[in-house]
Amino acid sequence: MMIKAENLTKRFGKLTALNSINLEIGEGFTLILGPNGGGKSTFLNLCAGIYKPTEGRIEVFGEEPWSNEKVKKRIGVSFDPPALPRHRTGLEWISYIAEFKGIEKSEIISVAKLFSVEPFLNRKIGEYSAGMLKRLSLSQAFLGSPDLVLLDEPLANLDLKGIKEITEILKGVVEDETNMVVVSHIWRPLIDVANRIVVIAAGKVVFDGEPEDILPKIGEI
Ligand SMILES: Nc1ncnc2c1ncn2[C@@H]1O[C@H](COP(=O)(O)OP(=O)(O)OP(=O)(O)O)[C@@H](O)[C@H]1O
Repeated sequence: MMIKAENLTKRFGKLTALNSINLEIGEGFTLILGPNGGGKSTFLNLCAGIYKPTEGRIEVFGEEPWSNEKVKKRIGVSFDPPALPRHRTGLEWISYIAEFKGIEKSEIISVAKLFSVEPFLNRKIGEYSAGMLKRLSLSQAFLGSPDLVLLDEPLANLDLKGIKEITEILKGVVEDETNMVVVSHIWRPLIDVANRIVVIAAGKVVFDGEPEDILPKIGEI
C-alpha cells in the first residue's frame, strides 16, 4: 500500500478539516473529488508531510511523512496555487529541488521539455502567467520520476489547449507506471485516466471505488 490513513484527523484551531478518515491508496491513478472546503488539499498536504496529523496516523511507503526527508525525496508535489519564490527564475527553482532530491541536471531539461516550460525557464517566477506557473509547478512534481506524485488542481488556470495537453501527458506517465494522487474540480478529462475515485466531503471519505460506480452519482458531489 502506498498511502495508509488510520483515524486521520487534522484540525486548524476549532475547525476540523479532516475527521478521523480511514483510507488506503495503492498504485495507479487516484482521483480525489469533492466540494470546496471538504478537506482534499489538507489530505494531500498530510501525504506530502507538510502538515502533521492532529490525531491518527498517515503512512506513505510505510513511514510517517511528517519531517521525513527520505519519504519526501520519493514524492513529487504540485499544489494550487503554486507557492513558488517570485524572485527566482524557473530554472533556479527547479535546480534547487533537483539538488535537494539528488537528481541529475539532465532530468531538469527532460521535464522542462515535457511540460513546455523551456521558453520561460530563465525568467523570474514573479513574471509568470498563471498557466506558466502551473506548468512549472507540474515540472517540479515530475522531476526525476518520483515514486508518487501528488497533484492539486493540475488543470487549473490552463487554456483548453493546455488542459488537453496536460491530460495527455498525465495519461502518458500513468502508462509509464507513475503513481499519482490527483485532486481536481476539472474531473471530466481525468475520469478515464483514473482507476480509483475517492470523494472527500466535510472532512469524511464519502465514496471510494471505481470510476464507473461514481459516474451516475457525480451530479450530487
Ligand atoms: N492552513 C489552514 N489554516 C486554517 N484552515 C485551513 C487551512 N487549510 C485548510 N483549512 C480549512 O480546512 C477546510 C478544508 O480545506 P481544504 O483546502 O482541505 O479543502 P478542499 O477540499 O481542498 O477545498 P477546495 O475544493 O476549495 O480546494 C476548510 O474549511 C479550510 O478553510
